[in-house]
Amino acid sequence: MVKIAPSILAADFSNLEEEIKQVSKAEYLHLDVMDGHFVPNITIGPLVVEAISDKTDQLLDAHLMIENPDQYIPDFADSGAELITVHAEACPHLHRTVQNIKEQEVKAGVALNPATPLTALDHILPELDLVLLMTVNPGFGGQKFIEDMLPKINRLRKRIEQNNLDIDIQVDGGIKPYNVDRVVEAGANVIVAGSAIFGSDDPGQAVVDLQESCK
Ligand SMILES: O=C(CO)[C@H](O)[C@H](O)COP(=O)(O)O
Repeated sequence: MVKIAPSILAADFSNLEEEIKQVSKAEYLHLDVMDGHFVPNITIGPLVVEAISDKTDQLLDAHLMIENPDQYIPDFADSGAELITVHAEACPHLHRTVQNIKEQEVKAGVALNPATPLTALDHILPELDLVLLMTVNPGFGGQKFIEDMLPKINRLRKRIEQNNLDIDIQVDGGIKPYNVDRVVEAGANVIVAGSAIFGSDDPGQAVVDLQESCK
């Protein structure tokens, strides 16, 4: 089953509780954590994740676009994140970082930037619950989907199937009702969408529309 993960990066932060309520039909809530170093933007930290965790039963999915994520993994797990995803590009000791996530008894994800090849997952794939394939360069919402990511998604799906693994493929960046069917067809099963949901007049309906487009 395909799951939708609204990215609150595109939400109205002055009205976050209301915004989150509107997208409660989505299975995940995607929380973009940016540090101004790994990516040029700065967003939220564990305090905000903790505040959100009191307001929803959705799976809280923390996407850490930060350098030195090991330093903060326990804080994000304590704050209520149930899936923690780190960037392969930010982790010189990726295996150790993934073990650090698992020690917190939360799901472990690894994200790859568009230009990072799937070989970055060699020796770590079986340890993962999720791979996040970025379909834009991370840092900002509202960017254009990079078409060249479709065969990358498909190659990863085939590799997961050939090895009999049970790993979600999440995609993030530029996903809209008009292209979501193609990322699902390629093999993605967790869909992050920011501006397509929170930029619409009715975010709740936008979640339902995306769910329909995935069928
Ligand atoms: O990780 C992100 C940016 O780094 C965002 O989650 C992503 O860009 C979603 O926004 P949109 O759907 O508007 O492209």
